[in-house]
Amino acid sequence: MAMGMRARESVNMSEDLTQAIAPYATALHDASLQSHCSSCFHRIPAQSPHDMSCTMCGSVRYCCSDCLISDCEVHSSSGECCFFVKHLREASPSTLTEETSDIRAALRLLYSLETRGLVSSDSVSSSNRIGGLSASGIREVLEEGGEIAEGVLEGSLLMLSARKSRMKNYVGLSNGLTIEKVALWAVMTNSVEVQISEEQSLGIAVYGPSFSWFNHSCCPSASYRFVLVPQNEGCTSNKPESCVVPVSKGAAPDAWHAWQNEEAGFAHAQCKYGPRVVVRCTKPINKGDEVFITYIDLLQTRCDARNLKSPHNAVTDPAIEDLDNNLQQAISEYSFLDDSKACCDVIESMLSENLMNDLQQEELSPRKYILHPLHHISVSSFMILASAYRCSAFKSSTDNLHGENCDFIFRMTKAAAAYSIVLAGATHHLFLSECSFVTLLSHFLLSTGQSILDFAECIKGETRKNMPEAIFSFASCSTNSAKHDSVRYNQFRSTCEKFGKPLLSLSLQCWPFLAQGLPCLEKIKNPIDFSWLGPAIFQAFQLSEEDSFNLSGKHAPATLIEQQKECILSLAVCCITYSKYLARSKSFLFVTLGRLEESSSDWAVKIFDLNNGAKVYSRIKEYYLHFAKMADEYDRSSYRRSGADDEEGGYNKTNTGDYGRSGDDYGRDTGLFNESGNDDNESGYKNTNTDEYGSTGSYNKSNTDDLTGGFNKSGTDDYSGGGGYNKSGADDYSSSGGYSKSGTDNYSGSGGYNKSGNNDYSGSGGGYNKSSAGDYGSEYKDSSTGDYGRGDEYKKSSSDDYDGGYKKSSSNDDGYGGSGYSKPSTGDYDSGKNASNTDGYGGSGYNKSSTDNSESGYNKSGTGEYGSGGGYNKSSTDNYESGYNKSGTGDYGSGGGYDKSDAGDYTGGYNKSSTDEYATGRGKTSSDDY
Ligand SMILES: C[S@@+](CC[C@H](N)C(=O)[O-])C[C@H]1O[C@@H](n2cnc3c(N)ncnc32)[C@H](O)[C@@H]1O
Repeated sequence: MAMGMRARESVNMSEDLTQAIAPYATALHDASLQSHCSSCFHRIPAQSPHDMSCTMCGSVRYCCSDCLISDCEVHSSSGECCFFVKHLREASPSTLTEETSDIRAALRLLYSLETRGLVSSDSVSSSNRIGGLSASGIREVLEEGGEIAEGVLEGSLLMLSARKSRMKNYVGLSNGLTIEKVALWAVMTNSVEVQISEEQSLGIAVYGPSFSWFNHSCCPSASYRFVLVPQNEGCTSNKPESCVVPVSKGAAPDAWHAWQNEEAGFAHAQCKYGPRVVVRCTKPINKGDEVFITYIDLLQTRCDARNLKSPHNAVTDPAIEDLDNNLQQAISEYSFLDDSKACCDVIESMLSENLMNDLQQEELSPRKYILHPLHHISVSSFMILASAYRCSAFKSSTDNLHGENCDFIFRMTKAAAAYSIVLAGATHHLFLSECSFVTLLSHFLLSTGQSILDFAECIKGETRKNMPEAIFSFASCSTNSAKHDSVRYNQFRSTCEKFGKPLLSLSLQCWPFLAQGLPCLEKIKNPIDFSWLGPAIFQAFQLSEEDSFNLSGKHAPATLIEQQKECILSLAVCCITYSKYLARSKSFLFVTLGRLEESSSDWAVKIFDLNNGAKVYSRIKEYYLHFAKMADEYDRSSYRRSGADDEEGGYNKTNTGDYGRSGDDYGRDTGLFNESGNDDNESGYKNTNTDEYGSTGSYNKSNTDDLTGGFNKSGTDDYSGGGGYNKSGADDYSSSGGYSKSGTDNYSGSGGYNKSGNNDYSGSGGGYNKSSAGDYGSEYKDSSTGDYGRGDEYKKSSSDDYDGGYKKSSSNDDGYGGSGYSKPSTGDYDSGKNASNTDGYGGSGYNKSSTDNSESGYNKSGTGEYGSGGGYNKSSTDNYESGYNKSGTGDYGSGGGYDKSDAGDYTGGYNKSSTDEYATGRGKTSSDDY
């Protein structure tokens, strides 16, 4: 029996599908326990007058007495407090370094379910669920043995010992399972990394069915974000009720019981302050369609290897895996040595040997496999290079405050800008065929804009501090997210194409100059339009004659002529405006918008005065106005929701006219529609009086309702009983609007869930397992396609940020604008393969999760020796004011990737975050039944 979620009404892109959902249980990562509140997840200010901690264990802290009061019962009664005391007292030094958030979340989950009467041994044994959450695959994992099984066994014993003193009765299950093992496994397969803003993942959270029943797809139709209460209450979703309803294959009374319990708001009551999650669609979704989120890094799923003998086929090959492993190893070694330039050299030499130059020529070569620039190894190399070059420039500029090293800095910032452009171009290319890449694109565009501005600054040869700058604001680009919640998809796409054109032509003009001297990039003929790779690659744009001329490489301007300076700045403006447009129109409300709105509500772009400032300024401003107008036109043609908006067209609702609830959208999708009460006229669906979405639980409908295309009930369906949406085993949702599979998913064939492409859910651990290349079964192999194998390691949270790389914490301005390849501490690809924050790399650099075993590849030492703040540390004297700024406290420490030594720290290096969700497994096992 498998659960999923589907839309109960048609929705346009960028609408919240759920309310802000409260968690069943949360646990901060070990690394955040001292810096953040264990109840609300807010950072505890350095000298907080309200700071308090648990007097028994001293391991958890709270920001205020409300938080302490609301959390103390679960902390102590779940056994977490006891766990800390025992663990710290009895554990061996090596076990102490293991991340404990999974175990603590499982303790809290069990307590929370037990107090609500949602745990019974019978139901857990028979349904492989606990509290409605899937725990499928646990038996197989334990039978197979190996590291994951060991982790579950050891963790459950620690849980048992922590709970013993408080347990009323011991709950044993059949086949040697215990309730602790099941709870721990449920955490491993259902929890998500909580990432707020640009910070590293703070911890994990397990949500009830209303979130945990969303399945995974590589072409997801929704993403999710986290909101903290109470400070961020204003950011929570205004959605009055959920737009999604569960769908199940097979009856599951206990699952429905859990669903009803959650609907009744018990989770909200119990977890008063924990991080809420809101699911938002990223594409238009039809009524009845299943809604998918992604648990994994989308870049890894798209950017495949190419078989030259058969250009249309993606391949995985041992040679490709070796290359990936070597690359990751180089990254970690050089990160360790704090030598970003050496790291760049090694990666570039490996990459340029293997990067495709020209498909036609390569076809003639004896070599069979080659990386094209969109291969995920290439893409991750670009991310690392963009970031490491920036870091190198930054380091050099701070080490040489008097500008002795101008030439070096010039080359470093130029390379950083060039790699950023190709990264933005690659993501843009992917975005054109799959709009789920929108978040990544927005982030990479922003990073690119920032890198180019760094370079522009360097061209001028002065530090930012002393530079006259012109600031103009994007006032007309309002960032009122509510206004943009509902957008016309086609218009959105067409505006994106409009942005694509100047992006292409400006990049082409700058490209020969920027790529010059960089062998890998010289091979890339066009960093935005990859049609030069051959017909298999989607042709995105029509080139003008001028662009074609540039592309032909017939003229390669070696010197930076005035026109190019202007072009470079215009490109920065284009990237930043485009980024802003994407962020706003998608109302991400997380990483990107947060970053753009960082210091003021009116976001400003700094344009630097070049040789003939006034002229350049006015040209750039022209560009700006052009781009802003483009975005604005789009705004005007979007829907308007209230009388206040009427000056700009759209559909106006008058004071006297009653078009339904004040919050109704007008013109969403069809342009002019009225929505009253609970009717939805958009697709002809009428909600009759007798329809009932939720008083007794899930989806109840009357006999006479016809939900054409949506939830059609068959003769054998039974909506009665527990009030949920129960369907009998015989129902088939596959054809007419029921349980619809996504394009790439294949539920047919042998009856189960068949993976598409190179994704493999069938591995040992119930996680999201990648194909051949990565097998975590017995040892950790970091391969090209990524391995989500055991069900809980490769996690990242929804606001993942690939932008820059070597990254510092959000409060600082390091010139990466808080970007960088951010990902949370347990799943960290910072500079390649990452281990969890228990590995001693501080959550950065080369991190692996606690269960990873790197025996065959890169082995980390016992306690790790990268210090607290991650890999690449900067020295204490660095001053990043002119670019990479560190915070006053100089603390990038806890989770950082490419950190500089002493006080400087780029916290989190190559971090990734919430849109990419490796969500603690969230994988499916071979035993899952679809
Ligand atoms: C967070 S749960 C999602 C809800 C789950 N289907 C259920 O029945 O509760 C994660 C588990 O769902 C399954 N799953 C998620 N996405 C899937 C997909 N696209 N196809 C098949 N199984 C999937 C896997 O078993 C995975 O471990």
